[in-house]
Amino acid sequence: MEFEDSEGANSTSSDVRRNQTPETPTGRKQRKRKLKDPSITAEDYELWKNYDKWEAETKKIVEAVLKKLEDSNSNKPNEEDLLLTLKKKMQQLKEKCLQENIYVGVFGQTGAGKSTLLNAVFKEKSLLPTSSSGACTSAIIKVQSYEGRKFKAEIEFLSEQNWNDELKLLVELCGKEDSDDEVDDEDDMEVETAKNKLQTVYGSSGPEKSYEELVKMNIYQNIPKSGKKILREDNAEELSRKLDPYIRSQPCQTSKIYWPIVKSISVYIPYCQILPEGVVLIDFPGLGDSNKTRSEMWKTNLMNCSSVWIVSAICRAVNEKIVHEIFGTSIKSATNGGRCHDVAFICTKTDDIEEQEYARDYRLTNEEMNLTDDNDLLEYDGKQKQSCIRHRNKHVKETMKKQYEEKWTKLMTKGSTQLEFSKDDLCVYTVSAKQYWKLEQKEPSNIFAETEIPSLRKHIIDLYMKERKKVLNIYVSEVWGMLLLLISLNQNKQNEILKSRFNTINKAFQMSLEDFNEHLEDICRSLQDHLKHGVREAEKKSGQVIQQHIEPRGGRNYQGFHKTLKAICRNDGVFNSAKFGPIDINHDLSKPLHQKIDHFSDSTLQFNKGRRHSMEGRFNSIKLSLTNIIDEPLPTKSTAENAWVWKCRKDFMKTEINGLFYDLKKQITERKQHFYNAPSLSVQCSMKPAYEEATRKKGAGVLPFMKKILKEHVEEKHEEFFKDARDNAMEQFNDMKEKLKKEIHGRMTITLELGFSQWSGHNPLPDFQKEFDQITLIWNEVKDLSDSD
Ligand SMILES: Nc1nc2c(ncn2[C@@H]2O[C@H](COP(=O)(O)OP(=O)(O)OP(=O)(O)O)[C@@H](O)[C@H]2O)c(=O)[nH]1
Repeated sequence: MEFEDSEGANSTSSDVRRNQTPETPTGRKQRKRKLKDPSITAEDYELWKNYDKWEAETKKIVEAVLKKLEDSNSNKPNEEDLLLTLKKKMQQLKEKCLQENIYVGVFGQTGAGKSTLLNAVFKEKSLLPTSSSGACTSAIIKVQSYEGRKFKAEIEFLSEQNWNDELKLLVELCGKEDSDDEVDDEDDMEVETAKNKLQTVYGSSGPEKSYEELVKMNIYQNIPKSGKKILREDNAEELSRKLDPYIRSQPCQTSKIYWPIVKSISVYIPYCQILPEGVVLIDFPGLGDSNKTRSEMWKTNLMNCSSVWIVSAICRAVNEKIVHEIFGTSIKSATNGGRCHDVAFICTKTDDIEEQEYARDYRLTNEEMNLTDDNDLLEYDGKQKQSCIRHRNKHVKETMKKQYEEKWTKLMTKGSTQLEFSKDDLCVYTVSAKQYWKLEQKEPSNIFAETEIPSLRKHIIDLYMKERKKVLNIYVSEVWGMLLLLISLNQNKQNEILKSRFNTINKAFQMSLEDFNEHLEDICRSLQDHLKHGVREAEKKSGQVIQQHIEPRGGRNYQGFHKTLKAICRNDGVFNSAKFGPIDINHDLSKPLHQKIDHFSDSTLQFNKGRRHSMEGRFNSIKLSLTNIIDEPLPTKSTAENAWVWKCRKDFMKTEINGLFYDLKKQITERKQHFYNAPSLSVQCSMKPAYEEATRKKGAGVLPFMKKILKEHVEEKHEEFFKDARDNAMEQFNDMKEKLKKEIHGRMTITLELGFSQWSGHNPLPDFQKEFDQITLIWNEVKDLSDSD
């Protein structure tokens, strides 16, 4: 196998933020967006343009203010310190990233139509390779628009070490040495997948070679040193053709194929008139994968998804097991520190229908199908098909909505889970990519009635607009608050209000801090209690859990099981099996701890419900008590000028407090993941010696040996390793707690310092009136939008 030269040595990661897209040279005027998609309403489009405009103008104001501050000097120590703090604040505002990527995860069984769907959503018929022949997407593919000129793909390869680790597993799966049973490898999906990978990378004789022989073939000699390859093409078809060997697992392809050693692929669409830059759709492979890195990527990428799309062909959607499984996983991700806020069920291939059969099954009369004897035969057939499609779309939509709403309610009433999204955030869409492309050319105005591809775009746009509005509101308010402070600084000499209010507000600030710290300590103790119970339960259940994993699945005598177990051990307890789906011994052993963390988190770390004891409730009450103190009426004797200065300071402090709590929420969401993952990572670490020992076992009768090793390890060590798991989770939580304390203390201290600062006036401060007037105009517009919600 040979590889083409790479030009990726200096390439940026696929997760690059929009502000830093490599093909957007700094200083170059950004191309104007020309959105032509009718699924975006004129109001949305207008709003979107305004968001861009307000964001750019606010950043410009920040830069101008920073420049003025940098040009100012003072040799008086108190002025110098204040100037430094002001510059630091403005610098932070300048650097603040306002458009973090929004990820939409697209899941579904192989062949469900995910790639075809993404092509239709992006209105690029031939972008992602699709297949009718059973070949499937093997790596995670991220698709997004960007401001470059060409269609681009960044292909990231697995590291050589990572591939060699997987290679050992693949060789073992194909090997004969452990085959003391009569299993026919042809029937074993695990072995089939392994053989396919080895043949793809090392040729047809690959599966017969030893690990050492395969390593000697040194396939990495031709892989770019950067581990990345970039493709750039003028059109989507050409890019797709070149991408194909990196994406698809197609057993009898003749050209060079690279997919087994590809870690992930990012595809960039230029001049995209459909979706905004920064919205990333992720096509998750539909098949199991034995590669550890790719499995981990699967998990982390899912955690980052704001929206999850579960795709299945309409004829199977209602009963498909995988749809239920992915729904369960998305909910788990949403609660376990993930960001998922809505789930959409997408039923594809709605055009694929046997209309006569369908009409018979559902006893549809001609009247119901709007058919008359006058219709000629052709029109009759077409109308019948269309009526049946519409009938099925409606029926499946209603059934699925009901089914998943019930599932959702069950989860809620069981009290085991509190979700960040509500029942209304579960949507069902019925789509036909085939129909979409047909109508797109001939009758674009009919697209809306026949397929919900445009509604899916609207779904994304809504998500995007909601996020931008939130971020922009906080940002503009913070800049406005800073300018209020700056224009009031020159006029506060001898301001008796500042002097008199400082003590009261400082006291309130300090009390809030103490309250919050106490609350954090309380919830820390509560987590400790929860985990204590979790450890006890985990200890009790550990024997049963390991037994379930080491016995052939479902009690059936599955003869090839020793290979699956070997694969699980070689992957440290985690294996995405082609036959059984995802297996995670570590998570299952530590499940009681995870459940306790869930329970704890439901009552303390949720943000969508302002219950008094939740984090949101706490934040709201601190904000309210501080705002009330800040807003307390002034003594009547204050001069108009002093009252004006005080009003500026009050608004400054309030915007700062708002911004602080917004950032804290974001930080908690990000850090939550670490302590959520801690128990299973810790158990994995404790189980590692057993996995390694089991992996080393070879030869006849290997299965009983492996089982014995795993079972005995759990029996002997379970007390120790669940306590370690508890300690690790606590350590992660304490780390989050200390960082939160530090952040809230640091930022509130600066807010107070600035809110009551005095410019002694030895040197003049620059005039910021122009910038203040500019930001006030923007703030009024942004504020109006939020107020109208
Ligand atoms: N009739 C019809 N066929 C479709 C539609 N969408 C997809 N298909 C076909 O379904 C097959 C599989 O589609 P893909 O998009 O490759 O499926 P996938 O889910 O990406 O599959 P993996 O790559 O294996 O994960 C292809 O033959 C598509 O042409 C549709 O709306 N109507």
